[in-house]
Amino acid sequence: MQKMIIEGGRPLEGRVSISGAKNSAVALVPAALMANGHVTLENLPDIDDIDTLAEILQGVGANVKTENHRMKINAKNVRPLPMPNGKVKKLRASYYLMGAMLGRFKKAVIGMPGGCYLGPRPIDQHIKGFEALGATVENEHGSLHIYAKELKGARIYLDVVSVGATINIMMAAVMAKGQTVIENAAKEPEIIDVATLLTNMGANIKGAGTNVIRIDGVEELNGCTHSIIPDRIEAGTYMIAGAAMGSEVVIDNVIPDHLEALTAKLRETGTGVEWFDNSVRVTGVDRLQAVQLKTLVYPGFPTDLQQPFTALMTRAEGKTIVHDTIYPSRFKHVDELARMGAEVTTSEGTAIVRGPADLQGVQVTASDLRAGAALIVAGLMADGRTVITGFEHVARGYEKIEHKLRYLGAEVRLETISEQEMQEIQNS
Ligand SMILES: CC(=O)N[C@H]1[C@@H](OP(=O)(O)OP(=O)(O)OC[C@H]2O[C@@H](n3ccc(=O)[nH]c3=O)[C@H](O)[C@@H]2O)O[C@H](CO)[C@@H](O)[C@@H]1O
Ligand SMILES: C=C(OP(=O)(O)O)C(=O)O
Repeated sequence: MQKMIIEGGRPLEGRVSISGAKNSAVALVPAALMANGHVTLENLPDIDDIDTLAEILQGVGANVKTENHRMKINAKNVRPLPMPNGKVKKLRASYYLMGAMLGRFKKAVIGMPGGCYLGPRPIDQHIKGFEALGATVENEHGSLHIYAKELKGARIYLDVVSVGATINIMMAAVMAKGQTVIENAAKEPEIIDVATLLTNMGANIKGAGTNVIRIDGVEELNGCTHSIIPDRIEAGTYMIAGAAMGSEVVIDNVIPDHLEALTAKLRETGTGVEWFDNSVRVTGVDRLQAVQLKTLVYPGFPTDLQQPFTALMTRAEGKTIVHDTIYPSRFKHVDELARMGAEVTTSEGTAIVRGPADLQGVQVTASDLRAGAALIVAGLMADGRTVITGFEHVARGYEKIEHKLRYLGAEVRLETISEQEMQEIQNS
C-alpha cells in the first residue's frame, strides 16, 4: 500500500491534461461484453478500477488487451460464469456487469458491488428495472442471481434519479424484445457516452441525456471503436486545486458544458475561470469568499466534487454551508480536515465551514476516493508536510495524480507503507 506525501504551500502553475472519464469507462468496459466482435475503447483512463474490471472480464473468458490508453476487448468466448466476489467488491461499477451479462446471456451471477462508502448505496432501482424487463432476481449467500427466459421491453419509472440504474437498465434493455422506456432517467454526460457506444455497436437508443430514454431492442450488437469523454470530476478537482494554490493553471481536454455548476461556484468565491474550446484557465486569488453549495443531480453541482470543494472552502473568508442532497453522509473527509486545523462541523447532510483557517500538515486518512481528493487539496494548502494514507482509494479514480500535480509545481510523492507503519495506523 502507498501513502501520499505533500509538502504544502507550493504554488501551482502550468498546464495539466485530463484523462478519460472514470464513470464512463467503468460502464463502457462491461458494455463491451455484449458485442459480437472487437470493441476498442480509446482515451481509457489508467486507473485501478479499470484494471480490476479487465481482470473480471478475463475471468469470464474475454480477451482484453490494454496498451497506451486503449483497450481492445473481444468478448466472443465470454460465458455467464459467476463473477468472483473479491474483485467485484473492489469497485462500485461492477454492478454494470449485471446489466451487460443479463442483456447478452439473460443470466448473471454476481457479488454485491463495493466502491466508495458514502452512506447506504442501495441498488433497488437497478433490480426494479431488471424485474420489469422480465428477470428474476434472487439473493443467494450475498450473490445476486439474475435470470430470465427472455427480456421484454417495459416502461420503467425510476423512483430515484440514479446514474447507475439508468445505465444498467439501458444495457439490459438493448437486446430485449420490443421497446423499453426509462422515465425519470439520470442525465449525466456519462450516460450519453454509454448510449453513444451502444448505438455504435448497433443499439437503438433515443433520448440519452434527457429524463426519458427510449430503447428499441435489437438482436445483436457488433464491435466498434469509441473514444471516452474527458473526466469532468478529475478536471473539476484540478480546477479546485488551481483555485486553492494556483497563480494560473490551464486544464486541457475538458468539455466546458460539463463543468458549468463548478465554474459558477468558483466564480462566486472570486476565483478567475476562463473557458476556451476544450480547456479552462483557473486564476487563483488571495482572498476567497465563502459560498453556499448544494449538490444536485446533473446539471447541478456534482456530489463527487463536494468533498474537494469543501476542502477549498477552509481558505474562504466567512461561513460556507455545504449541503449534499445526493449522499447526506458523504462527509468522512471533514474530521480529517478538522485534524488539519479547519473549523468545520457536520450535521444532517450539511457541513459548515468557517474560514479562513491556517491548515497544518498532519497524517490523515482518505476513507474514499473524493475524500482523498479533498485531503490532497488541503495538503497543497497546508503549512508543512501532509501524509495521506488510504491512497488506494485515490488510485481507483485519478490517473497518475502525483505526476500531474508535480508537473504543476506541487511537491508530492508516493511512498510504500511499511508493515510496521500499517500496524501503527490501524492501532491509532
Ligand atoms: C461508478 C459511478 O458512476 N459512480 C457515480 C454514480 O454512482 P451511483 O450510480 O451508485 O449513484 P446513483 O446515481 O445511483 O445514486 C444517486 C442516489 O440514488 C440513490 N439510489 C441509487 C440507486 C438505487 O437503486 N437506489 C437508490 O436509492 C443513492 O443512494 C443516491 O442517494 O453516481 C453518483 C451520483 O452522481 C456518483 O457519486 C458516483 O461517482
Ligand atoms: C463515488 C465515486 O465512485 P464509485 O461510485 O465508483 O464508488 C466517485 O467517483 O466519486
